[in-house]
Amino acid sequence: MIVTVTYNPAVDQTVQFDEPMEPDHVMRAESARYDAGGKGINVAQFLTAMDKPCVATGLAGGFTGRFIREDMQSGGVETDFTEIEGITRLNTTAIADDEEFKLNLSGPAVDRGIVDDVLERVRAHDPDWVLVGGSLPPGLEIEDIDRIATGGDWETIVDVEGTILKRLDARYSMCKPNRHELGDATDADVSTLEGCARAAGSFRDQGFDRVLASLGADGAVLATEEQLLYADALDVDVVDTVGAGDALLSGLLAAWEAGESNEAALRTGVAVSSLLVSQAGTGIPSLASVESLREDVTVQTL
Ligand SMILES: Nc1ncnc2c1ncn2[C@@H]1O[C@H](COP(=O)(O)OP(=O)(O)O)[C@@H](O)[C@H]1O
Ligand SMILES: O=P(O)(O)OC[C@H]1O[C@](O)(COP(=O)(O)O)[C@@H](O)[C@@H]1O
Repeated sequence: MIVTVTYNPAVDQTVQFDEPMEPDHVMRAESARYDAGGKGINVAQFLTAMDKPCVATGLAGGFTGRFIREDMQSGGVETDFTEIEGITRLNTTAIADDEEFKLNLSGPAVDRGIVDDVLERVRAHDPDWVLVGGSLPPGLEIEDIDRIATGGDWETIVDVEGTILKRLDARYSMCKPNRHELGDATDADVSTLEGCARAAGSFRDQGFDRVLASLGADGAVLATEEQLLYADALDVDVVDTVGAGDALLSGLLAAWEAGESNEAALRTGVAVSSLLVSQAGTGIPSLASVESLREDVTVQTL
């Protein structure tokens, strides 16, 4: 069973405009959509949609925190959040004339003592896997990620920005940097696929059993002790890419949970992320076509 930890969740607001973004001009949109978001929260929602047992933990507060709890519970996702005094952030994605603008807040300040409560909740669910994902709200430190990884007898996956990844001390089962984060974490040249694959492979030595590097429209690389695999992205009509990395990771974890190979897991991850980028926002895409879509994904050994 997987428990996710999101220290800094968000309500994801997605707004689409029919014109380019312009300064000093009132931009008007017909509607907006609101999704419970944040890396661990997205993964918990996608895994639940794929019938994989999962609980979302982390910090939530205020009216946005209430929205996240209610939205997830109405979608059948098990939650066990620690209540905070501040108001959970609202992150906005504006899509204007095919350009994507991501406006993320730092989040409400929290006291580090609250991590004890999060850890207790994680332990209570006796997970096999724990995913710690997303940014840290003001008040928390990098050690608060390591505390989760060393807090019990489980395997930990981490999805945080590159500058944080390279400062973690604990041992992790996997990390999931995107291209930019992989560059920040390794200081390597990630401008080519070969450079990314090399960087992902060698970053394993920094305390990660596996590295799943997502490369946007260029696909994804999975580096394990035995294999270096590359999967092409699928050619789909992209609406926005927010949540794409979370969808990739969820598909991969769901396939591993089902006992599938690394190749099959990478295929499933790419299929789920392709469905996610084809819709607006970070809501759960219709997953009925994952099975057929994953047959279209090419995986090669590098
Ligand atoms: N423009 C795109 N076209 C097709 N697939 C995409 C595109 N952007 C992302 N994806 C899919 O989503 C996955 C994760 O995307 P990426 O942008 O690297 O993650 P993150 O959201 O963490 O930055 C990719 O590996 C790919 O399968
Ligand atoms: O915690 P951060 O790094 O600000 O990211 C939070 C945002 O990332 C998301 O989890 C999406 O992440 P990905 O695009 O990396 O999959 C959004 O739901 C959320 O608003």
